Amino acid sequence: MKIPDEFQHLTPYNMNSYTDSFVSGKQQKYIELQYYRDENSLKFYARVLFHVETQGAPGIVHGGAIASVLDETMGAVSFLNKMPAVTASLTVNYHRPLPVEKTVYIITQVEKTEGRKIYIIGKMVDKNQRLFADSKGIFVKVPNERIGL
Ligand SMILES: CCCCC/C=C\C/C=C\C/C=C\C/C=C\CCCC(=O)SCCNC(=O)CCNC(=O)[C@H](O)C(C)(C)COP(=O)(O)OP(=O)(O)OC[C@H]1O[C@@H](n2cnc3c(N)ncnc32)[C@H](O)[C@@H]1OP(=O)(O)O
Repeated sequence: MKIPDEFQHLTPYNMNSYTDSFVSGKQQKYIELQYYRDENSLKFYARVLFHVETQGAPGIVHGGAIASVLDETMGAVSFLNKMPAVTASLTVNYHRPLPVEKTVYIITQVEKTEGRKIYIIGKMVDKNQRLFADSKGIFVKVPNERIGL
C-alpha cells in the first residue's frame, strides 16, 4: 500500500464518536490525530502529528508517546471489528528518531486470532515510506462490561 495516497480512498473515522481517550480524546492538545477505516479489511489507519510538547530528547518524539498512539490504533482494530479486547502485550521497535512536528502515518491490522487472543501488528511511516516504528501486540478479547462498554 502506498502512503499517503492510499489514505485518500479510506473513510475518515468520526473522531467525535468517542472523545474520552487519553490518546485521541477532546483534552488531547499535543497529539493531532485522525483515524481512518477501510471497510473492506481488518485494518485501521491513523495520520498523526506529534507537537513539540511530546518530545523526550530535544526535538525527538518521546518513545512512550509513540507507543501510546500505536497501542490505541492497534486496539481500535479489535473494537471496530466487534471484538472488544485489551492489550496483553505490546512490543515496539523504534527504527529512527521521529522529529516533532512531522506528520506520520500508521497502519494496523489483525494478523491472526487464536481463541481469545488477537495478534495485531502496526507500523508508522512518513510520506516517503520511511519506517519510524513498528509494533506487534497480543490483545485479549474481554466481555464488554469489563471495559465499560
Ligand atoms: C478511540 C478510537 C477507537 C475507536 C473504537 C470505538 C469504540 C470503542 C470504545 C471505547 C474504546 C476506546 C479505545 C480503545 C482502543 C484502544 C485502547 C488501547 C488498549 C489498551 O490500552 S487496554 C489497557 C491496558 N491493558 C490492560 O489493562 C489489560 C490488563 N490485563 C488483563 O485484563 C488480563 O490479564 C487479560 C484480559 C489480558 C487476560 O486475563 P484473563 O483472565 O481474561 O484471561 P487469561 O489469563 O486466561 O488469558 C487469556 C489468553 O490470553 C493469553 N495471555 C494473557 N496475557 C498474555 C500476555 N501478556 N502475553 C501473551 N499472552 C497472554 C493467555 O495465555 C490465554 O491464552 P490461551 O487461551 O491460549 O491459554
